[in-house]
Amino acid sequence: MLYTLTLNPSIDYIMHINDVKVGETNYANDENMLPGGKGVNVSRVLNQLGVANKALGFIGGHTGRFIEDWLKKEGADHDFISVNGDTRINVKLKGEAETEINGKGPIITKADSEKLLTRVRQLRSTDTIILSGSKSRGLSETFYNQIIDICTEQNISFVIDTNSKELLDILKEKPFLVKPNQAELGQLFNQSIQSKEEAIYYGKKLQEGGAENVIVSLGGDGAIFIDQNQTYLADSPKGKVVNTVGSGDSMIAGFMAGIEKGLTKREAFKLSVQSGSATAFSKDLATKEAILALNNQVIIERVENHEND
Ligand SMILES: Nc1ncnc2c1ncn2[C@@H]1O[C@H](COP(=O)(O)OP(=O)(O)O)[C@@H](O)[C@H]1O
Ligand SMILES: O=P(O)(O)OC[C@H]1O[C@](O)(COP(=O)(O)O)[C@@H](O)[C@@H]1O
Repeated sequence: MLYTLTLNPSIDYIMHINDVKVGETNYANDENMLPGGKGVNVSRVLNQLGVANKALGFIGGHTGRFIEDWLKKEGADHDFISVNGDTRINVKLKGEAETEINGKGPIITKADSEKLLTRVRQLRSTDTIILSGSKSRGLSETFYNQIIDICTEQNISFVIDTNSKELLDILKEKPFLVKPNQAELGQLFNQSIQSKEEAIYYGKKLQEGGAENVIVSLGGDGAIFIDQNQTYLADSPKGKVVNTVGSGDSMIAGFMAGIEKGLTKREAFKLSVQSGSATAFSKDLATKEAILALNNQVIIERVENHEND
């Protein structure tokens, strides 16, 4: 069974606006409110793809109820820990450029963080947990490490999507998948990554450091997949970009759905790119139909075979 963990979920308040003028009153052309937070997004797309999963994390207040109600309406399973304080609202301004203002979210007490660790201890060695997004206030800096220690002790497979440098240290615990985007990969190595060759070079360092599978997403320029044996490259399908919020999360869902369904890694990577781009072309996260509609538009090219490295 797959689990997702979102320590700091959000309502994503998406406002479409032509031009934001700082210091003035601005009016949106259109707006919508969606459940958000990286693991919540992964869960919703897994659900679209028909893969059983449960969303874990901390949720609070009327904003938290909005997320729970939405997931319930979609039939997405969840088991959040209720906390005091309101789940955050993240404002996404979609204009010529995309500007995001993410909230801080509630402060998590020691008692609630212990409850979550207890919940993770209940997972079994056949389970995989997808750890995504920033940590809430109140949690220790090493909270992900504490969860990963439980995973290691209990032989639970984990995926981690965090843009913090702790990722480099976590690699030795052998995550099943990591998925930095181009900028995040650069930040990990204090580099500005300018080409696919550079992205492959640094992506390989994550694989060599211990990650079983690495996807480096390159926005509209596609994505790279690296494991011990192969490096694959995919271009992004072309389409009208509506809202890229959650594209990266959708990629993780697509890859993990492919693995759960017994696809090859090449096919799972293809489903991952389809899922990311289908979300970029949608107002909300991608539906199954939108993902499958891109089936003929993603070509996977093998750029390296390192079986004999
Ligand atoms: N402009 C775009 N056109 C087509 N697909 C896109 C576009 N932007 C993002 N995507 C899809 O979403 C994936 C993830 O996007 P990216 O911006 O790299 O990740 P993140 O959302 O984590 O920052 C890309 O690999 C691609 O499949
Ligand atoms: O936990 P963080 O890093 O603040 O990110 C939260 C934000 O990331 C998202 O999950 C989107 O992530 P991606 O666009 O990287 O897929 C939003 O739903 C949410 O507002």
